Amino acid sequence: ESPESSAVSQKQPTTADWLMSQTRHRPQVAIICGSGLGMLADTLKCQDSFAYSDIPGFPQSTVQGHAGRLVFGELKGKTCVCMQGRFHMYEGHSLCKTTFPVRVFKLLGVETLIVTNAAGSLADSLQPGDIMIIKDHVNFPGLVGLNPLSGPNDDKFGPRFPAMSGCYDKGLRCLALDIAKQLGVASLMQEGVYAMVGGPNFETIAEARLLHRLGVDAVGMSTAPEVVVATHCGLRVFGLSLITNKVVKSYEDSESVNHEGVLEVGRLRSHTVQQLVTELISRMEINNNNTINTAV
Ligand SMILES: O=P(O)(O)O[C@@H]1C[C@H](O)[C@@H](CO)O1
Ligand code: HPA
Repeated sequence: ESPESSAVSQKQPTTADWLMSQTRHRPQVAIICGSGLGMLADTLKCQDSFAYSDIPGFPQSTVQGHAGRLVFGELKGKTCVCMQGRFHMYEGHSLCKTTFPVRVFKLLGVETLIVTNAAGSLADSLQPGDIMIIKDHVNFPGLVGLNPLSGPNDDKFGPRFPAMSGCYDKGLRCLALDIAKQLGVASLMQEGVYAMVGGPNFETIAEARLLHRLGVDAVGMSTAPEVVVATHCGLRVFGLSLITNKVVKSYEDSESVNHEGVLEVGRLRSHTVQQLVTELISRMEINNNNTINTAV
């Protein structure tokens, strides 16, 4: 992956420069929308939007429920950029491509990254429609060396061996729980551990039982690589999993999960997720000193 990661990282400044020449927005917050959660972009005011296919260097979305648009705009006094559609490893993208936008966001001056995803629940306390605040993750591809930071380290972005403890900001997690109470949706929300698996197939029953025993609360096919790259370059991260299904853990259970059902729960909960993210952005503090010098 090294030659490719170098080629990909050379494109990021070009992409960032192109975007800055096309929009006057200078985002402080970036949002990555999970499956069925693209409506988060609709809340942005004074929008400038770009199809991924029109942005130099940008990968393309191939998954239903991921529109493939980058939307800039204002939300409650903060400038935001929103990815309507993310990139997954199972689409055939290398990990440095799936995380390409995160470094572009850093180059645009973004300070805080909000990641959202659709996930299946393993914890008995999490039901479809619930919203899990991600407290920590298990990056299964990362544990076996499939890591977007593999290859030569780009010291401009961060250190060779970045710490990942505390990668989901505690202050933002507390703020989100507070907001949930205010909005009257606290009963839908709890913190938990997200695990990324490679996909695209959903889990076997034996895999589901294994994940449950390991202490995983929700499982999905994204997010962890984005968070690794964001933490490496010093972005503050907040993550939400919308629980779209229970992962089947019993051989007696005849139900099975499908992507349509995942998207449907996204549609049903879109308003609540939107309210939470809007309030969080409104109430978060921004430092505004997050630019890095890429002129070597
Ligand atoms: O982009 P996310 O992680 O929300 O997408 C989840 C995982 C798969 O891509 C898909 C399965 O329905 O939804
Ligand atoms: N497993 C993996 N990814 C998912 C699931 C699941 O059950 N639901 C939504 N994304």
